[in-house]
Amino acid sequence: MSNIPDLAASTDAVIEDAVSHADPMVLRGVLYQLTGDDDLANMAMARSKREDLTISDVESVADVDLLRAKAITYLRSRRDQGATDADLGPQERLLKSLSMTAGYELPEVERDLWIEQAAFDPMQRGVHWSSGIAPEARKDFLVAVVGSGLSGLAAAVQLKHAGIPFIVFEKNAEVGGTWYENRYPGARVDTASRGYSHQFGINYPFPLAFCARDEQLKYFKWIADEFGLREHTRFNTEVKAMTWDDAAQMWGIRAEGPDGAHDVRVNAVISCVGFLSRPQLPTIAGMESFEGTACHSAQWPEGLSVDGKRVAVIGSGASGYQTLPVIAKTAEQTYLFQRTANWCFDDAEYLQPTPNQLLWLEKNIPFYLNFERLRLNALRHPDSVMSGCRADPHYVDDHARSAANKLVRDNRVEYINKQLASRPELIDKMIPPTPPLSSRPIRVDPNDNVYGALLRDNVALVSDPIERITPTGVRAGGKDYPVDILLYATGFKANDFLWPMEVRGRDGARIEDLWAKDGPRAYLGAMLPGFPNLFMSYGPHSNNFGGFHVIDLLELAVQFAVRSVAGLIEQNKKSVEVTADGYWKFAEELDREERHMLYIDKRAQNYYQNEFGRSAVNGPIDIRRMWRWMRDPAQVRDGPRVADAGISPYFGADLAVA
Ligand SMILES: Cc1cc2nc3c(=O)[nH]c(=O)nc-3n(C[C@H](O)[C@H](O)[C@H](O)COP(=O)(O)OP(=O)(O)OC[C@H]3O[C@@H](n4cnc5c(N)ncnc54)[C@H](O)[C@@H]3O)c2cc1C
Repeated sequence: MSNIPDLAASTDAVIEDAVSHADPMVLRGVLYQLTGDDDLANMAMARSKREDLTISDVESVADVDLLRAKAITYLRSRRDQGATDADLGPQERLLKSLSMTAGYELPEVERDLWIEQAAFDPMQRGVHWSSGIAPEARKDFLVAVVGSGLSGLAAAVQLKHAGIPFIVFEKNAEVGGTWYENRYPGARVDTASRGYSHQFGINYPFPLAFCARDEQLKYFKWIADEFGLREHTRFNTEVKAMTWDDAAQMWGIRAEGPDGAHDVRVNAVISCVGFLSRPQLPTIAGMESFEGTACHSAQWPEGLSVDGKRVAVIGSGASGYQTLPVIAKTAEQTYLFQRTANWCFDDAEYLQPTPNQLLWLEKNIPFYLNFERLRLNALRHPDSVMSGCRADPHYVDDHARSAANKLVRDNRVEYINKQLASRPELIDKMIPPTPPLSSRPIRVDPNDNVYGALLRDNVALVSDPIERITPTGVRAGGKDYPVDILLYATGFKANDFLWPMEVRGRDGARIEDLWAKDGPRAYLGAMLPGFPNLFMSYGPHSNNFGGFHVIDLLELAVQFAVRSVAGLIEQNKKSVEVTADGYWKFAEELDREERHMLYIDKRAQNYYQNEFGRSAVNGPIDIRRMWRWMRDPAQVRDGPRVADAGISPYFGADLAVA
């Protein structure tokens, strides 16, 4: 960021060049908010349909030019007046300005939600103590955070901000979770990095649109340093067991670190252990006999090079497809062992660096980052994304589950046909048997992707079932494939929430028993009956569909946990717990919504479905409802009241407080 000049030091040419890179919709909303210029509001817009959402866009080149000219005038004048701190402008204008960036009218009833999403106050998801709470009241309430990935960092920041004492236990040597562990070649986020950052990290200058692993990990390290979290963290220390002591109303934590056992008693626990952090290895005969290097994608040995090596990639999910093109570039030979093909979606920005001009806009146009963030969220509006992920019960087709789903499929099949035109024998093997969007969509670069890799002379697709691993490679379809490196890109134990920790609640209650009926569930993805003061972030039902990015839901879960703890402190209470009734009411709501979701398609083979044919990981409830409930757990049914951010109404009918 240091090489990006301040506005005060920028020439007209620098300003003009930067503005030419601005997203017109972002520019339109932010300029309107800053200036109130009605020309911006009155522009003619082109309208298009995305599922159930009609979205408008700046229509003509002339309008884009007008927008840019106005931005340049504004910026020059701001520079010439000394570029002092800018005021956000009238609050009453905000919903209209944000709507102008979204491309559709954001309803008044959702005003707080969308303003919150734009993160004007990056610490708004923290605790806002009511007056009269002395700092001493907080100091006796100790919270344990388990894990320091994206969720654990969020919990630590919010607890620190609230002045509540906490300890973070982290089994790894560094923060970052997923992004610390996954260092396989080509590992990269498939959510735009600017949408995959915390609200309090909004100012971080991401150097790529979709950061590769190293760059995304730098962001997490930056959070740990910027907010002073390392001194609260016990690294290389794994929590093995947690036991609730009802008499003391406390959790006893047993952890193991390099210095031996840690036995700690805390008032509450925020579990941030993720569900994509425990590798799932396949069971294939002969695995132990392999004499080369074998690893899971999340355990890629530091420094392992594929240069000139023969590599087997086993698995064709997101990690397998992501790594193949990168490995193929320097390996002597690569084999992709694929049981089921997956749907890929090309995105021109996927491998692109952030242009300096965009970094300049983010640095120098006041609140540009906020409107940019809002735009990223708004483009994922539930009326468009969720509708696209729902099946139409009346639609009949062998391959798709709704008319919209069919369009997506046709479009993707055409893309695969084009990509593999020179090798038609690969096309059928690369067209997935499942409807698109019934499993995790894989984002790819339009040109540098799994299909392009399969066209290389040194890459072969093997779709015969694997018979066994031999000391020298893989045997499939009666043929031996000799390799030096075996990469198991076979996913995670996604359905084993909290595993392998031993968690015992009130009267020795076992989570395994609670979940025996049909797999893991959690009230709002965060709480379990019989397990007081235990909160989860990235718990069951945390993969949401549209409206928010996953990180937004995780920040909400953390907000729910930290505000609940603050509620206990404020009310001088010891414990809070969801009632069994509340837990099952929420479960019913989940089941009701899930019936329509594409991911329940019987053909889908992915971690979305558990052995009971439902999903423990996905959240089918519209994120706007989840937002209301998680902000105000007192209101578990979809009531008319949008709660304010006050602290008092936390404990309602579904939550028992003692
Ligand atoms: C390869 C890959 C790519 C992904 N890409 C995206 C993406 O682009 N967009 C997106 O939204 N999501 C993506 N995800 C999902 C991703 O897991 C979440 O977005 C997010 O990282 C979850 O953060 P978390 O902190 O909740 O969990 P994690 O990142 O999994 O962190 C959990 C932390 O808890 C620690 N821990 C676990 N158990 C214990 C214990 N018993 N004691 C102490 N510490 C413990 C772990 O060491 C780890 O540091 C991806 C996942 C994977 C695996």
